[in-house]
Amino acid sequence: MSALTDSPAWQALLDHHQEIKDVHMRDLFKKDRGRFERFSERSSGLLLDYSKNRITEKTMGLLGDLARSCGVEEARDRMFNGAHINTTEDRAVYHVALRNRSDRAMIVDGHDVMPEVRAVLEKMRHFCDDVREGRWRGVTGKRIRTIVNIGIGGSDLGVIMALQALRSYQSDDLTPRFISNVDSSHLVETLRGLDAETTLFIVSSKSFTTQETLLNATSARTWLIKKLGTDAVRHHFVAVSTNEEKVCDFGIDTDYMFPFWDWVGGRYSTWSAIGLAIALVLGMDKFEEMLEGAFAMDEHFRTSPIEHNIPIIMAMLGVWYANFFGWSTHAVLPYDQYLTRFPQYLQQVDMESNGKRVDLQGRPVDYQTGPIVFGHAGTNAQHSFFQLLHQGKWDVSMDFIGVANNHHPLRDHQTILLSNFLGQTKALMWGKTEKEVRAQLKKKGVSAERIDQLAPHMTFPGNKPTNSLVLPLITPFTIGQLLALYEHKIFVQGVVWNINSFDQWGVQLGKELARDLAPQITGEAPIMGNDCSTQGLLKYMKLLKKEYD
Ligand SMILES: O=P(O)(O)OC[C@H]1O[C@H](O)[C@H](O)[C@@H](O)[C@@H]1O
Repeated sequence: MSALTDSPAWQALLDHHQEIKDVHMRDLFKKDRGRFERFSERSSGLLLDYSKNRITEKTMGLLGDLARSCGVEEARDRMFNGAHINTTEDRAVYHVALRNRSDRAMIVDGHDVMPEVRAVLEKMRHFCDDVREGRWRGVTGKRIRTIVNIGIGGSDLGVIMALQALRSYQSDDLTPRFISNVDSSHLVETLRGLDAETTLFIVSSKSFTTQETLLNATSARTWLIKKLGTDAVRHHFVAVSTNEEKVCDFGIDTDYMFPFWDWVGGRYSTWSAIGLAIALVLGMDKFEEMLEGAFAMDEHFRTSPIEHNIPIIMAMLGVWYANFFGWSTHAVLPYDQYLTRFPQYLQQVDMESNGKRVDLQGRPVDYQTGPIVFGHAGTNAQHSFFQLLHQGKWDVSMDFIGVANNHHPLRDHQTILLSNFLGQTKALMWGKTEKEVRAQLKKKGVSAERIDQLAPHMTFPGNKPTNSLVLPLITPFTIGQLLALYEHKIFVQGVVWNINSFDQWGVQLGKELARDLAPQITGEAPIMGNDCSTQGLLKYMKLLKKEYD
C-alpha cells in the first residue's frame, strides 16, 4: 500500500464509496431540492453545475479532506511561487506568469520574469500590427494574406483549437493554416493553392529539434525558395522557440524569433509566443483578452477555498470516479461547434500530463492515474457514441460544456442545441425505468408480448454522472477561462496522485526507435537487429515500396 491509499482520507472515501455506490441520483434529487444551489459554483460568468454527480455533501467533504491531506493548496502555492515542481526536468512550471495581468512580480530562481514576459508581448504586438496593417510585406512587396503555423503537439493543438473557437472574431484579411503531421500529404494539401508572395510561415517549436516540425519547415522553405528565391526566406519565415541557436542554424534571423522559456511546458504554451498565429489572425488585443480570461481563472484557483474552487472540485470528482468507482474514461462534450477541436486539445493536456505510472519518488503507483479522455461536439456526438454512454457496459464520467449565446442570430438552432444539452444530461442522470417504458408502450397500444420483448432494450439505467459547464458566449476571455480551468484541474489531480504532471518521457522511446529505423527503410542500413514482427513489416513495406529499390 502507498502512503496515499493508506491515508485516513483515502480509507474514509473507500468506506463512503460502499455506502453510496448503489444510490441512484434520481433519489438524491427527489430528496433534495436544493442540490443545484448546493453543488454549483460561479466564477466571472462561468458556471459549474456538479449536482448531477454521484455525491452527497459527505462525499464532497471527504474529497475536500483528501485534497487537503495531499497538500493541494501548498502545491498550488508552490506553482504560483515559481518552485521547480517539474522535478525530473528540474524546472519551474510557470505558464501562470504568461497571463499574470497584475503588477505582481513572478519569481523563478530569484529573478522576476515579468519584464521578459511583457517585452515578448510587446514584440508580438508590434509584429502583429505590422503584418495586419500591411507594413510587413512579402519579398515582392505584397501584403501577407495567409499565416501557416508549422508545429506539432503543444506547438499546434492549442493554437488550432483557439483559432477555430474564435473563428467569428477573424476577418477575411488573414487566413490561418496549419502543418503538423510529417506525412507529406499534410504539407502538400496545406500549401496547395497558396500564393507564396502573400504567405508567412511561423515555425513553432519549443525545442526546435522536433523531427516532424523541422522536416516540414525545411520542405516549406524549399517550396518558397523555388517560387521566390533564397532572399525570400527572411521575409516569409519567423520562429517561435526557446532555442536561439537552432533557430539560427535553420536560417531564421533571431530578430524574427519570438522567445519563450523552459519554465513553459509545451502543452501549456498557447499563452506564450506559441500563440503568435492567434495574435496575428485575431489581433493582439484579442490574444490579450484570452490571457485576461485565463488570469481570472488563475485568481479564482489561487484564492478560492477548496469547497468553492472550480478546478479543485472538478479534479476531485475525477479522482472519485477513477479511484473509487474504478472508471478509466472521461468524456468532454462541448455543445458549440466552435469548440469541436477542444477535446483533441485536451487529450494532450490531460493524457500527456497525467498518463504516468510512477510517483514523484519513482515508485510504481498502486492506484489509477489520468483517465482516457475523448469527446466530440454535441449534437454530432449524440449520433455516434452516445448509445454507449446511455446503455453500454463501460462507465464514463462526463463534462458537458454549454454556451448560452451564439454568435449567429439563428434562434431556432440555438434553442434546439441547448435543449439537447439539457435533455442529454437529464436523461443520463434520470434514466428511464422498465416500469416507465412498459407504461408508455401500453399507452401506445403495443401488445403485451411485444412489450416484454422491447422493454429491456428501451430501459435506461441513468445514474450516469455529468458536470455541466456553462459559458455566456464563446469569446477570447471565456476561452482563456476554460483552458486555464482544465489546466488547473489536471494539475490538482497530479498532486493527489503524487505524479509529475509536467514531464513526458513516455513519448521518447518511439521517437528514438523511429530514428534508427529510417535508414533501414531507405536502405542506408541493413534490415537487422529487430524483432521478427518489425523485421517482417519492414521487408513487406520495402517489397511494396518500389521507389527504394
Ligand atoms: O514544441 P516542440 O519542442 O517542437 O515539441 C512539440 C511536442 O513534442 C513532443 O511530442 C512532446 O511530447 C509535446 O509535449 C510537445 O508539445
